[in-house]
Amino acid sequence: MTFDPRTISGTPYGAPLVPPLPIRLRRTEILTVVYETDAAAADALLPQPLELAAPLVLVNVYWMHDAEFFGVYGESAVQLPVRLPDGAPAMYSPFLVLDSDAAVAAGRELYGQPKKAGRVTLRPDGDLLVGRVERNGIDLLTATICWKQQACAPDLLEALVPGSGTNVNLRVLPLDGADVRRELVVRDFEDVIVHECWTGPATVELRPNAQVPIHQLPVRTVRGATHRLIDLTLPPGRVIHRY
Ligand SMILES: CC(=O)CC(=O)O
Repeated sequence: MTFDPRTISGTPYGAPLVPPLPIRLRRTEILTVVYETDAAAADALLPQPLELAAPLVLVNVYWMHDAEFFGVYGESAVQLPVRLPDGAPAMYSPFLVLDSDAAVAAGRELYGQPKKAGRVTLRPDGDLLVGRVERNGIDLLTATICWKQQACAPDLLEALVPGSGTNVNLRVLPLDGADVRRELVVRDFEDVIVHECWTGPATVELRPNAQVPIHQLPVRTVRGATHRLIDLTLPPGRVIHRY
């Protein structure tokens, strides 16, 4: 007995990785370090018509304590502050490494996020919170912040880098034959509840890996950092520009 493909919402049949959105991510722990980099290096990673808003990089290391559908896992996202075609602030993510196959597939298929598989941890080591990102046996990113030294306002990150809850990516969808559709897709964090927000002295260290060349964004000066525990909803993306 064959089945009717019109009843299937995800591909391939029998091995769905991508959830129907929205999904809720509860107790998402995030270490974010903001650092200054070379404007020309950041610019070179951006698709037109996005414009670099500031020569800053946001390094986010997440520990997902309870993500619907995906489970419990580590994720990382390197982001650049940009202006969308309508002038609104957002973050473009050239590099994301994580250790959930479903979250890799969902980010790539639904939002066009260039997610790749790797190992990510975020844990305290004594009085320091340490985020580690590893792929191909190389520790390509280590971020740290002193453990809960100073409570901060929930919107500290947004004040430092406007648009930090909005992500924009270039999605390229294969169509018939060699035909493709190219579009910019925006994803907002919705219904955010901030349980804890801390700031303090922080560091970022990068190591070259040709598969995830974050080292192309050299660390000049750390401008700020937060350690947050939040709940958020991941909604469907919206197309804001077609090529
Ligand atoms: C929370 C995530 O899944 C990462 C992101 O979309 O920026």
